[in-house]
Amino acid sequence: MPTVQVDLDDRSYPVLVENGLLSKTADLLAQHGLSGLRPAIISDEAVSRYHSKTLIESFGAGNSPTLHTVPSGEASKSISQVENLCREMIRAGHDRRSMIIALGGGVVGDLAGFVASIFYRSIPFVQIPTTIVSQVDSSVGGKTGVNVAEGKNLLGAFHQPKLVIVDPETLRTLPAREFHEGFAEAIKHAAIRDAAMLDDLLTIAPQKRDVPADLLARNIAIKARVVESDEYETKDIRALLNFGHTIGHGIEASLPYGQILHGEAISLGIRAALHISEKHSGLQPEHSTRILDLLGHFNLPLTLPESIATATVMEKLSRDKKFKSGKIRFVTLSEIGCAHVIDSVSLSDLEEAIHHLRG
Ligand SMILES: NC(=O)c1ccc[n+]([C@@H]2O[C@H](COP(=O)([O-])OP(=O)(O)OC[C@H]3O[C@@H](n4cnc5c(N)ncnc54)[C@H](O)[C@@H]3O)[C@@H](O)[C@H]2O)c1
Ligand SMILES: O=C(O)C(=O)C[C@@H](O)[C@H](O)[C@H](O)COP(=O)(O)O
Ligand SMILES: [Zn+2]
Repeated sequence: MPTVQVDLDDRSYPVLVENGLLSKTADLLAQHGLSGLRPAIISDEAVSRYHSKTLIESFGAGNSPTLHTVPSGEASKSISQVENLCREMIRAGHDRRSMIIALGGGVVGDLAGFVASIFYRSIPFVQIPTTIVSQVDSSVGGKTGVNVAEGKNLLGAFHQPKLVIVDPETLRTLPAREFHEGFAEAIKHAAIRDAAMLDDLLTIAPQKRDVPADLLARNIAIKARVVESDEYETKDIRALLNFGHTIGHGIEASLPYGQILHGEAISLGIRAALHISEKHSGLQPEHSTRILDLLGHFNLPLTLPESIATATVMEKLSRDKKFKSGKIRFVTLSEIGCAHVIDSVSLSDLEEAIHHLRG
C-alpha cells in the first residue's frame, strides 16, 4: 500500500493511503500499537452520517468508540466547540488512557487535534481525513487549532498524530464544490516543489470523485518532506506551505466563516501571490498562466467577490503569523517548483494584488 513516512524523531508516524482502509481501522490501530487506548471519534454531522458506521463497525463488539459530532462547516472550528467536545468526552468517562480519532475534513482534523493537545494535558490522536484538503494537507504536519473573529487559526498547538489513515473511497460522498476546493492545496504543493506534478493533476477528471492513491501519496510526500525540515516553522522552510495563504486567509476571514471555503480562498490567494511573484521574484507570466489554468480546471474561483472590501482583507491579513516585528514575510515563486520567503513586499503591494483579483 502507498505509505508516506513522516520522520520527526519520537513524533514520527506513517500516512497509509489505500481504498477501503476505513473499514480496517481497528486492525490498523492494533498494528501500530494503539489498541490499548479507549477511542473517542470526533466528526461532523455530514461526515458522520456517511462514514462513522463503517469506522465503528471495524471495532467489533470490544472497545467500542464513543462518537462526538459538531455541525459541519468552518464555523465549528471554534473555541466554544473545543470546550463542548472536552466536556462531552469527560462526561463519557474519557481520560489519559483515551485517544481521539478525527474523522472528517480539515475542520474536524484541526479541531479534534487541538482537543487532543489539551485534553487531560494531551492525549494521542489519529487522523482519518475525508476531503482532498485534509488528505493531502491538513492531516499531516501537526498544525491544530481554531479560528477567532480576528483571524484564521490564531489559537492552536503543534500536536502530531500517531497515524494517518487515508481512504480515497471516502471522497465519493463529497459534494462537487468541496471536492474541487481541495485541489488548491494539492496545486500549491506542486507549485512550490514539483512542476511535473501539475501535469499529473491535470489528468484528474474534476467531475469524478476518483483520485489515484499513488498520486495522493506523492502529493502528501511533498508536505511531509517540508514538515520534516522545519516542524515548528522557525526556519522559513515550512512557511513555504503558506504559499497563497497570506491574502487567502485574509479573504477567508473577511466573510463569516464557511461562506468561502478554505481552498477557494487559497485559489484567490495563489492568484494574488503569482501576481506578486512576477513583480518581485521574476516569475514568468506563462508559469503563472499554467497554474491559473489548473485552478480553473477544478472550477476554483480566481475573481474576488465584490462584497469583500480590500480594507477588510488588509485588516484580517495584518495578523498573519508569518509577519515578524511588523515586517511582511511573503511567499513567492521564482519559477514553478522554486518557492522563497521574501521581505520586500510592502502593504501597498498587497493592496494592489487584492485589486488585481477584481479584474
Ligand atoms: N492543519 C493544517 O495544516 C491545515 C492545512 C490545510 C487546511 N487546514 C484547515 O482545514 C479546513 C478546511 O478543510 P476542508 O476543506 O476539508 O473543510 P471541512 O472539514 O469543512 O469539509 C468541507 C465540507 O465537506 C463535508 N465533508 C467532509 N468530508 C466529506 C465526505 N467524505 N463526504 C461528504 N461530505 C464531506 C464536511 O461536512 C464539510 O461540510 C480549514 O479550516 C483550514 O484552515 C488546515
Ligand atoms: O502545514 C502548514 O504549515 C501549512 O501552512 C498548511 C496550510 O495549508 C494550512 O492552511 C495551515 O493551517 C496554515 O497555517 P497557518 O500557520 O498560517 O495557520
Ligand atoms: Zn491551507
